[in-house]
Amino acid sequence: MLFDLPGIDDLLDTAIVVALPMRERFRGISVREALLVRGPAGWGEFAPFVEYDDAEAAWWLAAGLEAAWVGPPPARRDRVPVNATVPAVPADDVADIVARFGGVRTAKVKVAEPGQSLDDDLARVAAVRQLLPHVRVDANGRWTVEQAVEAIGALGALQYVEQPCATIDELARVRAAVDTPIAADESIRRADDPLRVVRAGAADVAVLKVAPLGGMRRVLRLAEQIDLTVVISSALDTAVGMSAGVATAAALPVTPPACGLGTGSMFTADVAAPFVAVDGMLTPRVVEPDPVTPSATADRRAWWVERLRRCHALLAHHHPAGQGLVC
Ligand SMILES: O=C(O)CCC(=O)c1ccccc1C(=O)O
Ligand SMILES: [Mg+2]
Repeated sequence: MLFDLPGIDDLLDTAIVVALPMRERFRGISVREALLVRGPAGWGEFAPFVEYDDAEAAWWLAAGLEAAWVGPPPARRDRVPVNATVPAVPADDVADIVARFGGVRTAKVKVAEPGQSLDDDLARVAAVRQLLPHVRVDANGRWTVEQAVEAIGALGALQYVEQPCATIDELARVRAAVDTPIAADESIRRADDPLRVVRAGAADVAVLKVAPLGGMRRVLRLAEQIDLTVVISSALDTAVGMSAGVATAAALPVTPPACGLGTGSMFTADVAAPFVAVDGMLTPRVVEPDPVTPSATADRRAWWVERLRRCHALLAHHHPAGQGLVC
């Protein structure tokens, strides 16, 4: 470890649990909960999605502790480009959503939403194209190879398709069948070995997320080990977690393409002034939660504290995320 694992009582001394309402449902949730802790280097976020098990959630805790106990790596630039994130909304709602993202020129559009059709995706993407020059889509692994090839053919020019199918083998087959670049997200952040998809030659772009991958320095290390284009993206982070994502994008050796770090615009309230792009760019900064941040209910707080205890115990006992933030 870069620092000694703090005791659980040190974490509980400063822990706050927040609940941020969302403007639109996104990946099935309408309220984003997070536990925040303060350490000697500032605030850190622990906000694994509620359905994740403890072994996966422990990586997110390592990332939050790195932020609070070590702080950000040295910056190489003071602005990072971001994309608008367009949820699986009706095409008529696209203009209002894109307008919230502060002068961006790139959008990432969610597609393949359960219960929707390819026509819904085509209409949504067409509406985005009328507004912005660069479009990428994210299927979150929900297409079969055949569906992906058909959809990619129908969608027209895209910067890339993020996680068209669930498995590495399927990504490789889609990549062989189309000219559109393929980006890997879940195949990196939810894999035992985040680089397997890269070694398999199954992707052109690596989407790297600080919290699920165990921290800023581990993401920078992964980025060093691959020669794909790297995009840093949020995990629907509060402004505290976003600060770590923006710092990581600012510390990469080369300026990344538009990053998925604009999702602060998707909350109706954040823990501090949200990261909102100006001319499509975000500036790294330190974030302290405001005292007025919307708190979670007492029973949700108790749930998060128990989860924190369990993940802390994992980090203390042989979990790979605890063996070093740069493992
Ligand atoms: O990349 C972006 O534009 C925003 C982040 C995003 O889409 C996301 C946020 C939370 C969980 C999953 C995802 C995803 O990329 O699938
Ligand atoms: Mg994704």
